[in-house]
Amino acid sequence: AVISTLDDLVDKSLDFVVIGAGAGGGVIANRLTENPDVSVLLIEAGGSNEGVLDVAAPGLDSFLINSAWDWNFTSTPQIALNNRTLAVSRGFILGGTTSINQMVYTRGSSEDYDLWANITDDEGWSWDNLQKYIRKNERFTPPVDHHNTTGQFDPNVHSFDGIVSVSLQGFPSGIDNRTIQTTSELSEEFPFNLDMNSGFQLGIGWVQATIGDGTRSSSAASYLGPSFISRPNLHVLLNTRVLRVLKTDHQQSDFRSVEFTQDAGVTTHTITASKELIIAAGTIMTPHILMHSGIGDSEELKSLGIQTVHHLPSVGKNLTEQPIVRNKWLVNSTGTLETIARNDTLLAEVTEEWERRRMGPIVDPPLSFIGWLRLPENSSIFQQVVDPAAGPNTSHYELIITNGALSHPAPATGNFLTFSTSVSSPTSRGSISLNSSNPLEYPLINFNLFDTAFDRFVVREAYRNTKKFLAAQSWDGYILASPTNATTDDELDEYINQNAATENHPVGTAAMSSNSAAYGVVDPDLRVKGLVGLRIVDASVFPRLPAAHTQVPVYIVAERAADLIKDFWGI
Ligand SMILES: Cc1cc2nc3c(=O)[nH]c(=O)nc-3n(C[C@H](O)[C@H](O)[C@H](O)COP(=O)(O)OP(=O)(O)OC[C@H]3O[C@@H](n4cnc5c(N)ncnc54)[C@H](O)[C@@H]3O)c2cc1C
Repeated sequence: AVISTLDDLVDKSLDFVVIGAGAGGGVIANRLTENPDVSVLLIEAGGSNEGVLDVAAPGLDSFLINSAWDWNFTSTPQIALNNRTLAVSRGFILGGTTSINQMVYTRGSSEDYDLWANITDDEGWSWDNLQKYIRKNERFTPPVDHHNTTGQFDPNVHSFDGIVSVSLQGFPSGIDNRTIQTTSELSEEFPFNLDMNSGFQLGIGWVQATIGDGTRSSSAASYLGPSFISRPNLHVLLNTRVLRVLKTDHQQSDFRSVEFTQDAGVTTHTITASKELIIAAGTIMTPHILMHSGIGDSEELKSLGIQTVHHLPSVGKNLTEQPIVRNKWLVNSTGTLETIARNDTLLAEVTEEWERRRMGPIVDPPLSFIGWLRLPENSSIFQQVVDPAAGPNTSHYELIITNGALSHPAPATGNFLTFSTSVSSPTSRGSISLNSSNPLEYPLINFNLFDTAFDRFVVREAYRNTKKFLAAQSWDGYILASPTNATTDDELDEYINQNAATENHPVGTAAMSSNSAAYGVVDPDLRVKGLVGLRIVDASVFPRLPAAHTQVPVYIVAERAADLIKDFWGI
């Protein structure tokens, strides 16, 4: 149940304390409390998701960016992008970033997970061995308009009895036919893929999204839904910021205590788990909490006046993100989302339709199709670098095809096809570091985007390929103007420098590695290396970024982590 303060807890002896109620934390809190004898305290910095319209209605998702439900971080100036700083969104609400994300359901390629198994020396992380966790997570449901979905997904690779609802588009978008036609017209270069979640991701296919009954299925709505959050052995403390994890009494390496505040640091409180502390604060805040606790690179900590308790130099390193350019093509149509975005009456009407019947254009996020594609094998870049994709069936770049945008502020004029291009297997690495010894201050987030020639090459080629895609006959008469006149590498680079952003998929800052590796933050069982009682379960543990949107990989990791914890404690 939700509690307001620790005083609400009659029995303060807790088996587990989980920090952060996002994708990872929601799964752990749910699975551990399946056993009524196990008690869990879940601490979340943000507030409740109950009754927040923009969270629940999938098509209103872009209104959540920079809202009260967003941590609203900002990156450091990105050298390769004319020193621009970038907005960094993360969910500040029950459900974490799954309550504010775009809901796209992608697992990545089978090779992504087989690479994890390889890196960690643990076959448990391989695609085949993770299937049972994929199935525990997913509950495929029919789209709200009940259209015939034959040929839009492969039921054989989906689960119909998991927890998070997943569905296909429930309201047709004006570009569906043109997109599908292009995949047959240009089938060599842009093949149709019936189901990008089968393990073989390459090609273009229909978007699957974490939606049920036209409503967002976040970790708050699913794993922490009413029947679970009301469990007497699950205690959820909202609006509570964790500052540090602490050594438990005299035990040198035993970290099972947590320090938190509910009044911006005016008063602090401490609670100790009898079994484990699980940090699930996400890629940005997990290393932040570790470093403020004295767990990190001793030289870096010393320079900030933080006493090192455990020297672990990989904390905060290996930050990996997918850079994206949202290319807007002016189109000859009024049937795009901009028409709704700039007309308050129309927006009120579609919102009312959603509230009354769960129908209409906002039952879906704005994306209709996604493509996962590779550079040709003879690309000149491969003379300089080894192919960084997890394998020959894993993409280098992603295309996201959207029938305009329902955003604030809406463009004053014009209707658009947003055809985003992003690097799905990026090779640049950045870091999370501290600005000061005050745990209430935000960390420094340096993605180091486009540090490598490979990432830049990919995003240029991806843009050039969108032009080929839109030159297909199916788009005749539809496109009025391109987002840029740039054609040469230099011109494209300037366009990229002015327009690239992050895809909001940062991972890897507390990466897992094999037991014998000299680098890494957690072992293959997600325990912090060299410590007792402390585990990490969120996107920060990814050793490599899968060619995917990241919520499903976190769910998969967390489902396995729950079993690892249960096995370890025999519960
Ligand atoms: C705008 C946007 C769109 C996205 N779209 C998609 C998409 O379409 N598909 C997809 O797969 N992925 C998407 N993602 C990414 C995906 O949602 C994340 O990868 C995923 O939610 C990460 O899970 P996590 O458990 O690591 O962290 P989170 O879900 O972020 O959870 C971390 C939780 O910890 C809490 N927390 C942090 N610090 C503290 C602290 N000190 N004390 C207490 N609590 C704390 C946070 O408030 C948060 O609730 C998107 C992300 C964004 C921002």
